[in-house]
Amino acid sequence: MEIALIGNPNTGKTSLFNNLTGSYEYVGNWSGVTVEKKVGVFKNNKGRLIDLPGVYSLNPLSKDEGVVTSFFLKEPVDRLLNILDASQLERNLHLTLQLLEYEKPALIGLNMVDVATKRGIQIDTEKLSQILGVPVVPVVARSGKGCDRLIEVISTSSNHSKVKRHVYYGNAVEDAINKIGIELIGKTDHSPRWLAIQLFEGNDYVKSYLSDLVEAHKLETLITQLESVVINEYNNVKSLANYIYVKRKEVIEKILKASVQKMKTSEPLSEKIDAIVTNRYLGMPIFLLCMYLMFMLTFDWLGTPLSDVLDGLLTGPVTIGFESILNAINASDFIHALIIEGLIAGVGGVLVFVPQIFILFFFISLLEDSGYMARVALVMDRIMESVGLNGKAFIPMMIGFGCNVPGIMAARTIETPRERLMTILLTPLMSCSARLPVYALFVGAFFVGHKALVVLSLYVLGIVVALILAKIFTKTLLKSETSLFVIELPPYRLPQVQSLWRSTWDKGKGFVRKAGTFIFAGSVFIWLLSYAGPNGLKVDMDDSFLAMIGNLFAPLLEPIGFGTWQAAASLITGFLAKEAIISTMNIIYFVPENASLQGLLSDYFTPLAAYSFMVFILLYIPCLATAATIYKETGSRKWTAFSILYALFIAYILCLVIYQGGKLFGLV
Ligand SMILES: Nc1nc2c(ncn2[C@@H]2O[C@H](COP(=O)(O)OP(=O)(O)OP(=O)(O)O)[C@@H](O)[C@H]2O)c(=O)[nH]1
Ligand SMILES: [Mg+2]
Repeated sequence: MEIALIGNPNTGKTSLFNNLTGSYEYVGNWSGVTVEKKVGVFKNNKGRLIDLPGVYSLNPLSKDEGVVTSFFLKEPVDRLLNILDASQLERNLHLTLQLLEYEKPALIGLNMVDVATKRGIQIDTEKLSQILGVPVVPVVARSGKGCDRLIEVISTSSNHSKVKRHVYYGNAVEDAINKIGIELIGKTDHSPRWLAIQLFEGNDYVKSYLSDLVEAHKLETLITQLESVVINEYNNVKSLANYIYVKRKEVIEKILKASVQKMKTSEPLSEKIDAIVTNRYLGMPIFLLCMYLMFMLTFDWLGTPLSDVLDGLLTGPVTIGFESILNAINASDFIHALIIEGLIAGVGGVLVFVPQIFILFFFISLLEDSGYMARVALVMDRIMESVGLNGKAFIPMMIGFGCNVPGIMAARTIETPRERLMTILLTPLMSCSARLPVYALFVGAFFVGHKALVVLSLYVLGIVVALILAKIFTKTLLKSETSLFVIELPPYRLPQVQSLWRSTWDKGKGFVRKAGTFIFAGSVFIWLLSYAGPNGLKVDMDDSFLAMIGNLFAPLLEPIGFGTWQAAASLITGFLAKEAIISTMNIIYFVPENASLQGLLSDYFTPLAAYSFMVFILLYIPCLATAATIYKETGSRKWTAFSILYALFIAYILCLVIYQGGKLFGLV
């Protein structure tokens, strides 16, 4: 048994999917969280459940919506599970009617009944089920309420559809549907009625599907004639697609009248909050203040003290413990150095930042789940528009603060290819969590009194550079008009502790896992390079292979403030993963016991050079995983190479300005 979850964006499909399959896919309170198909197995092992991106209709506008239409056309599925947001039935039912026209067995999960009840909306599910001719099960996907019943209905209801026509589109359209039906006899497994109606709505995917089965000009003539008939007949109808929409709307109104009772209407608190946080003048300062608080918590109040505790454990008991084990088993010098100076320094040096990373992820999850993120997109819209993008492009960028990879994936929800490409190219400039350890180390060493402010300045710099580049790209490489900005403002939702923790953990575990695998292997390799040189093993580090490689690039970095082989070598490993920068530095600047890396850094960097170094790390190159994602999403080697090269160029120029300019102004 295979069941597909379909519904409008942000109606809780993925929440339900997670609940029914026990998986943990990305959930968030805005439209367009899920951007690709995900398959899971029901907890009772009775079949597979497929999660899809949310769509308002089967006529796709953007790439993630296209996933759903292709799915409908290409992949046979036994049954559809249509998820409706009970508090937004009127809008949700447009899709439901299209799904019922698809004439596959379907059932409805009426989600968010908790929200609906709170807003005084009462739905007679029996009645609704009776009218629509399919089972309707009320659920609360977030808490799992009603899920058992849903499973029960899924396994007991029949796998055969009872075709029930809900919308009668009028004689002219119905005739045309029949004509197409005759053409399609024996040629397709899909419902001809569904194909015809989708075609009339202007669905390009269906059009190209049909073009293999029916002569294109026949369809064209049919549509043109039909369109003129309906426009002539109804004077408030603008197009055939619009006519179909209107007809569905009439039916929906009837359905609602028979099955829904509404007590209250508006939701004043949400509007009051919006009036403040999206205010023309206050919106931006509020957003910056939120970020500032986040960094205060990460670097001053909570994160750093916790990291210090971890660091103490690592350089103290953990190292001592390993030392005594190594001594007890009479380990060779090589093994001893590999474990203490390579692995503990390299992997431990990254793990120390776990508390800070988790605090950051907690904040990002809060941003995502509360509904504030969509508001920030709205606040940014005015600026984004002036550089040829729109506010929606800011959502992938904000997700990029956690990790650039999902950020770039999130750009699939952007409708126009040009803006999507631009967002993909610019998202790597957002400071991801892997860059955070570098900041933590350097602000701790050089900017003790202003840690949060300095880090905030880096994040803002990333955004500003992205905006300036967007403007430049719009004027040169990617010319065209900005598209219309349409964004859903989701209702504010008080995030649940449990789901917040799960999404924080889900993001954070990647960091921990990477430390245990990639950074582990990397640390061994880097350490070997630092341990061996042309003259054999156990060389002075300045004569190691690592120093040789670093020295190749060091002169280039001299003008921007950090022309040492150590900095160069760290930057090279940073292309593999940004966390590797920290582990490399820990290995290179290995300091036994009491002395700290932070203290040592001041021998190699001035504060100005340190700032320049952080800016370089912020901008210089997308990491390997990000570059691979850019390639996957753009399908173009040229743009992938471009994304790497332009970033290097911009980083260098900007650091040159910062370092040389700073020196001119007498900064050190
Ligand atoms: N109050 C309430 N909130 C819910 C319920 N189900 C989901 N949510 C919240 O609704 C938001 C959207 O949930 P998702 O599961 O990501 O929705 P989706 O339909 O997969 O969204 P897209 O992937 O964007 O189409 C999240 O903030 C959930 O925590 C529910 O039954 N009640
Ligand atoms: Mg989803």
